[in-house]
Amino acid sequence: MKVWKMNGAGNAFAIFDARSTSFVPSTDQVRQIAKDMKADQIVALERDVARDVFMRIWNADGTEVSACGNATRCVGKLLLAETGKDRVTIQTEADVLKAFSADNGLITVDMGSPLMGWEDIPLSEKMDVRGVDVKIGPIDNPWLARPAVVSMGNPHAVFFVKNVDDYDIRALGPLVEWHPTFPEGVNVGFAQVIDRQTIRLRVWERGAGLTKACGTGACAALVCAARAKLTDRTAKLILDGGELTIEWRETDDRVYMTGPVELEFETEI
Ligand SMILES: N[C@@H](CCC[C@H](N)C(=O)O)C(=O)O
Repeated sequence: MKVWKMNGAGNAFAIFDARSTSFVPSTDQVRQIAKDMKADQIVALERDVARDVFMRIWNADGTEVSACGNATRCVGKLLLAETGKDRVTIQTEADVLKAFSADNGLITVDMGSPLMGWEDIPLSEKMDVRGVDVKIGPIDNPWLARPAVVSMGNPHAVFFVKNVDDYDIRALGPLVEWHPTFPEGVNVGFAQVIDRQTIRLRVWERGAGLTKACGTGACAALVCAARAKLTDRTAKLILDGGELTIEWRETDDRVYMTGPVELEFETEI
């Protein structure tokens, strides 16, 4: 079986080609692979009758998840090269995603439409998704009281803060990740709006911790920022591992993510 070690803007993946050999790792095996290969997520490519591939995703803690934006761009890069097509379709548990090449070797993925209903995220009860009540950290810090929430096929909470570097994300992230407001847990973004076209973002990922980049997290931050009229509908997201351009298109409500992808090495097991 072929295995690729790749990253998308620093978000690290071990991708297993399970199209002709079955790959059904146990939770412990996923954890071990993630540790050995220094991966934030493990991905299996499986055959799909209608799409170019079915993509199964596990977080480093062994939990299976339905969406991963940066891994979708990595898989897109592999399949575009392999098939010679202009665009490829990737089936995930959450949606059918399309990937295509952009300028300068970058890869774009159409991530579909954001879901805004409280049941879609999901939240434990009906709340205003523009600012849910979580109150972590010192109570007099208004920045940590009400994150905006959205689903990009997976749940995201985004705190808009004055300066991202003022926050200890390794300490705060876990407090929100399994807060009772989020029955399925949540990915936790800390976003600093620099100007209407630029956001600095760090993400504590559910099941993976602080990563160098989170694709769905970047989409979520842009959608929440544009929904609150803090930014335009297209912005550059500056993450620890690189930059992503996110466009939330007005015409079709879909979110397009463009950014770098790197093949670190490939091997066979
Ligand atoms: N790295 C990802 C997101 C992976 C899944 C996430 N941790 C979750 O539990 O939903 C991305 O690039 O989107």
